[in-house]
This record gives sequence, structure tokens and C-alpha cells, in this order.
Amino acid sequence: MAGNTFGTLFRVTTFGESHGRALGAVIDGCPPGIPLSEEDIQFELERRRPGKHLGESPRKEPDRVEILSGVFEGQTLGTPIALVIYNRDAKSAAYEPLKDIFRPGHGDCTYFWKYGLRDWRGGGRSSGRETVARVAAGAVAKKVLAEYGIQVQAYTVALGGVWARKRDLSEINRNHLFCPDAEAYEEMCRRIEEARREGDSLGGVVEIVARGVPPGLGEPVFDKLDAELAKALMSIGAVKGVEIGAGFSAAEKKGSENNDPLTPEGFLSNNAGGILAGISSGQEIVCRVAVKPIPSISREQLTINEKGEAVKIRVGGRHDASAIPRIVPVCEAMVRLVLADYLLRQLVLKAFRNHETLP
Ligand SMILES: Cc1cc2nc3c(=O)[nH]c(=O)nc-3n(C[C@H](O)[C@H](O)[C@H](O)COP(=O)(O)O)c2cc1C
Ligand SMILES: C=C(O[C@@H]1CC(C(=O)O)=C[C@@H](OP(=O)(O)O)[C@H]1O)C(=O)O
Repeated sequence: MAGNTFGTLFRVTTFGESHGRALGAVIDGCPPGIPLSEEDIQFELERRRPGKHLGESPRKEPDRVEILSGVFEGQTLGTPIALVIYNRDAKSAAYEPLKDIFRPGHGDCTYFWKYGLRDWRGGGRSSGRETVARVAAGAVAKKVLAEYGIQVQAYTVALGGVWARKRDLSEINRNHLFCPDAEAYEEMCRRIEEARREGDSLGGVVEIVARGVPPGLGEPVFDKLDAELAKALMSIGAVKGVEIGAGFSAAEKKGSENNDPLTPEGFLSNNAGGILAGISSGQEIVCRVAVKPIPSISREQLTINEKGEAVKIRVGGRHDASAIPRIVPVCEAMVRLVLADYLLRQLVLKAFRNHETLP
């Protein structure tokens, strides 16, 4: 079926289910000659892997990636890169009591209504586990972007109603929530532990910043860079809102406050979030996503079964109390996939404008 492929020149297909044999990605369109190793990908997978901290799903997945094709002697070949990650700790029996019951807030009912059947073991492809494949592909995009000095960093700015007031970049990788405010981090940890004890879950906000993006990436109408970023980020499970730059707060500003004045030395502010008319302006690209609380909670809730009968449900098993922090590297990966694709598109256009000759 359609819907598993993303991108135009740097194209990614993901495959696999949470409780199936494996998950993975096939990347078509990665240029040749880029240094790439399993360790490069492993580094990113480690940041997303479940079971490392209290409040995260205790499912123990080593998440070891194998590069099956497209890389030779440490360099990309320009041929499809196939990546696979085997599932090692699925424990599907926990889902048997939920075989024909729809978890509120998850994709059980919509998958069933769409396909007429579903893989009830952990939600199949609707599982947050599918994002392991995105992060693997995003690690390849990271290497492409590095060739042009483009960097992407995401961090947690809110969790369970607690907001990070500081953006201390040196703090981000010092705590397990990727929070740039050490004080807010302590309170976030308390909230998440409280929610877990109460059989509940929490949402939050992740900010993603791309630095070193040259002006000119984007397209003029439908494939605008901001539109593609919004799509990429919104395609992550549990993401319910996306903002670029000033985002929703722009609606409350006057034009004189919201415009970013231009000077010979550069822009004086960045309410646009680094994108004007769908094209990068050379400023930092700034996006934020709203992440909903995890749907599978052990509190009693009302739902229905496949026959449409009323049922009460308490979801057991090994669930995250929040998609944060594990969604943070996923957001980075999705932004990297978009930027790698748009970088290649712009390089083609530039080569044409320069009348570059072919060999
Ligand atoms: C990294 C990550 C981890 C997640 N962990 C869980 C989980 O343990 N349990 C759960 O019910 N949902 C979890 N989710 C959320 C579901 O995947 C998501 O809510 C579901 O696919 C429905 O999609 P929607 O929320 O976009 O409507 C996780 C999502 C992500 C991105
Ligand atoms: C395994 C991962 O996350 C899973 C995401 C998830 C869900 O419903 O989204 C439910 C849990 O898995 P299970 O299907 O075993 O109950 C999480 O552990 C992972 O991200 O690697």
C-alpha cells in the first residue's frame, strides 16, 4: 500500500512492525562518496532507544542496525542504502487481551476501520517503534548535511506543563530529557514520575533548530520548505501541532512587530523562523512541535471492541509515560530528511543555473 515513502530526491521508505521480525529503512538517492558507518547510525539510535530511564518503556531493545547495502569501504555508493534493526524483546502476549479492543487515543480503531484487519501486537506500524527506522535514515541525512555544514538540534522546552525558561545549549545533552534548563529539568522529572505512579501520561513541546542552512532551500508553492517541515514533523506519532518561528504568537502581533527588518549586516530578528515564502532565508530555522500524552495508560477508560460493544479498558504492558524524551531524536531525524532532500534539489537547480557540464 502507499504512504510509506517520504522525499523527492533523497527518498526514504520505512518498513516493519513493532512486534514483527524487524524494522528498517531503504534510502534511495543518497549521493556517493559520503563516509558512513554503522557506528554513525548507532549513535543516533542510542539516543532514541527505549528502556534507558524511569518513565520510558522498559522494553529492552538493543536497536543494533545492520547496513545491508549501498555502502562499500566506509563510503556511500550512490545505490540504495538498506538498513535493518531486528526486534529482540517484543513479548506480544501482553497484547492478547486487547486483540479485539480499541485503545483510546491509539490507532487501533482507525487501522481496523481502514484495513478491515490489523496487527494487534503493539499497534504494528502505528507504534512509536516505527520511528527507529526514521532515526536510522535521519543519521544518513545528517552525514549528507554535514558536507555543507548544516546542523540540526532538538530539545525539550516543555513537559507536563513545566516550561524551560533557559536555552542553555551546553545543558541539552547533560540530562536525559534533552532539556536546556537544569532547573526545569528537575521539575519535569518529578512530574513524569508522578504521572507514572498515577497510571497516567504527559505531553510536552520540542523545539528544533537548524543552523547553517543556506538561503534558497525550498519551493515556491505547494512544496514550500515550511509546509514540508510541518508534514514531516506532523507525521510522527503523538505530534499534534507544529509551529515555525513565531508560529501561533504571530497571530497576536502587529506587522511592525512581526516583520524581521533587513539590514546590510543581516536580519534584526527571526519571527519568520528562517523561512520566507517557502524558501530558506539563511537564518536559523526554528520549529516547535506539540506532543500529546501517551495514549496507553493503566487508568480505567471507556472504549469499544471490534463489534462496537462498550468495554472498559486499563492498558497494561510496557509503555512510555511520555513520548518525550525519545521523540527528540525523531524530530531531529525528520528535519534532517527534509533538509537533505531540499539541499539536493537546490544543488540540481544551481548546477543548471551555472551551466555545469556533464562528463
Ligand atoms: C518515541 C515514541 C514513543 C511512543 N511510545 C508510546 C507508548 O509506549 N505507548 C503508546 O501507547 N503510545 C506511544 N507513542 C505514541 C503513539 O505511537 C501514537 O500516539 C499513536 O501512533 C497514535 O498516533 P497519533 O497520536 O499521532 O494520533 C509513542 C510515540 C513516539 C514517537
Ligand atoms: C518499542 C518502542 O516503543 C514502543 C512504542 C509503543 C507504542 O504504542 O507506540 C508501545 C511500547 O511497545 P510495545 O509494543 O512493546 O508495548 C513501546 O515500547 C520503541 O520505540 O522502540
